[in-house]
Amino acid sequence: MSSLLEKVESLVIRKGAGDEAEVVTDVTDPGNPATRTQEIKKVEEHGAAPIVWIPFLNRGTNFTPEERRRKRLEGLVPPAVEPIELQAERVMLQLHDECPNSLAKYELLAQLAATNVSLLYYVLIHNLEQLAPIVYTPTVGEACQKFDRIFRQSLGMYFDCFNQRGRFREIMDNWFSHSVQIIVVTDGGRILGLGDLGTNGMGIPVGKIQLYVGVGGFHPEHSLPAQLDVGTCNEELLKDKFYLGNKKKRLDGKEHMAAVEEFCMAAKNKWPNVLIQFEDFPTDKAFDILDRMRDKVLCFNDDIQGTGAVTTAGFINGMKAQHTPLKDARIVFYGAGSSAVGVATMIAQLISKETGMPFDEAKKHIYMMDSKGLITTKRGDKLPEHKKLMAHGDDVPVLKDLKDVIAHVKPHALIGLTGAGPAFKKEDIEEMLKYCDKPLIFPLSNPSSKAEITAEKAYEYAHGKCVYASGSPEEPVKVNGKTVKVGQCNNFWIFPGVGFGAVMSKSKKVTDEMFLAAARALADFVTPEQIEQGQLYPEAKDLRKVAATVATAVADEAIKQGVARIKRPADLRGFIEHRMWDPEKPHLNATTPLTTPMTTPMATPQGTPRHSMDFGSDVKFPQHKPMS
Ligand SMILES: NC(=O)C1=CN([C@@H]2O[C@H](COP(=O)(O)OP(=O)(O)OC[C@H]3O[C@@H](n4cnc5c(N)ncnc54)[C@H](O)[C@@H]3O)[C@@H](O)[C@H]2O)C=CC1
Ligand SMILES: CC(=O)C(=O)O
Ligand SMILES: [Mg+2]
Repeated sequence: MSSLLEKVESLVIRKGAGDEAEVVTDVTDPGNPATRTQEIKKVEEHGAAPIVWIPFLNRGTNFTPEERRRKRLEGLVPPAVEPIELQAERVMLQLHDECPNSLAKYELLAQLAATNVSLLYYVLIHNLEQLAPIVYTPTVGEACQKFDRIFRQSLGMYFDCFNQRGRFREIMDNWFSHSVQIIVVTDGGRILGLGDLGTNGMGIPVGKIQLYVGVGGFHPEHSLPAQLDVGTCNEELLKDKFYLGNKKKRLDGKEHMAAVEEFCMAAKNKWPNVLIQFEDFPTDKAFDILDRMRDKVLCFNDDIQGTGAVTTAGFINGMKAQHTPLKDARIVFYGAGSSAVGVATMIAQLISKETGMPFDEAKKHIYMMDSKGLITTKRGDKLPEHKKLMAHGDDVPVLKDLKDVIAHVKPHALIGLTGAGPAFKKEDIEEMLKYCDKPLIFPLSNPSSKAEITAEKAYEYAHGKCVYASGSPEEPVKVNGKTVKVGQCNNFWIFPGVGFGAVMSKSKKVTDEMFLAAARALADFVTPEQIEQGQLYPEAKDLRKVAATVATAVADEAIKQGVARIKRPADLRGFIEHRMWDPEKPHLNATTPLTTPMTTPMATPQGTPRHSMDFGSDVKFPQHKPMS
């Protein structure tokens, strides 16, 4: 089956043959609309244009002379015929020599996304370590803050929840692709640690989709960044004349949920096998949305579940580096929002599974703090549902200060997910060292300005004796005279592979077990020698390889659990890799139909899952009352 774009391409080629072109009046009068040719009128009506103006088809100077003749591109591109390597070299040269800062690099890559998609991904895939920090955190954070100022070309879809409710399905028909497999959607309510950025949040779905393609292997044509415009309570944006969304206060409660639900059901109706990733929804909505939608559409929440898996992987390796048995591990969370609760839940699941202790016992190893201090049911305030799950009771005193909490808990790991900026002080790290030789210190808030500590300070305060990773990338640091690469604990290790594995296995849902399989696969990617040296995560240059590994593990788990709708291929890894889109072969791989025949769900999973889990219904993510 050829892709829609291939069909468009052939349509454009036929039109390009000139048989329908007819000059209707005096072409020397450009001001007269009637001077336009019938063909251009058709282009305006139907959206077809010379393929050098269609970013998903354009290859610029890479078109061969034969293609230029056949596609009637002669005269539309410069005479030079260039291999994609040379085109990429030009982009990289411009990035290095002409872009004064990271935001300028972001803008250059955004321009490429709007003009030559294959080249964008060629450049990205071949320079992942260098460019992930541009299209993604930390630069994407700055880009979102200034999104309405730097805006040129829309790279996704907007759904206006004030003026278009009831019409989302119809509006989806305006998207060019009939076969969207992955959507990243936000309402802009909590963009990284930068708060409510309204429709400026669109930079996040765009960045995540670029990793879904460049890392995960989805075809660009199968991928859609989406923004729900539910308004904003950001006063600066409400006053900003360039702001691109409705200048209205955010929708809340039932109205908000109804808009999200309409979006999800419309997407499922339009693209029945699509996977929806919820991204950067505010915590007071994130859990409810996941609860409500997870059985209705194929979906997951990246901040809760993706972050859960990536941090669990680092935790597994961190405890190995310390030689701390999981049954003894104690963890302090600084922050108790969607991401922290997602991580805490998954780590408790892991401890429960690995040690055999009940989940309710395992969760006692976890101590969570919010802006009011250590979370207990006895603290005297009304806890929201998501904080109740991990709250301690009478077993802990009322403590407000991080150092006091560390002194009480004597933790092996300190995980920061507040979005509040520098908060881990020298005295906190020194306190940790009293109880643990090599404490795990994870300041995971993004972007870099919101991290709880830097690598330089953490290693300095710990005298080089800690295992460390941060949410955003950091430059290497000197530790006891040696240069050490800084690990990155970011859900970008997880979501591309989880999404690809789930979609390629035609999974009916994305289960908690699939996320745990992803976490283990990521942890196993790091060698025991690397772990011993304190390296808990792979290097960003290996993102694509890791995604293939994670996708394979996720598909494997889906097949074992009986939620996949493919038969197990003889070579599952090969099956996954073969489907990963490659910009050097733009029309191959993921666009080709799956060769493994569809089956009805298997009655019994094949074999016993390596990490089979039955946590029981009491240990799922916090349940909320359904909307009445
Ligand atoms: N590294 C990664 O892969 C990921 C990182 N994050 C980052 O995590 C951060 C938080 O995200 P969410 O959990 O969704 O946000 P959230 O707003 O739901 O949660 C923030 C939590 O931190 C607490 N908090 C805020 N200031 C505090 C302070 N000064 N002291 C103690 N507690 C404080 C709040 O009470 C709340 O419990 C963001 O910066 C985000 O970028 C989120 C997802 C993935
Ligand atoms: C990485 C990510 O998803 C966040 O900071 O929200
Ligand atoms: Mg996020």
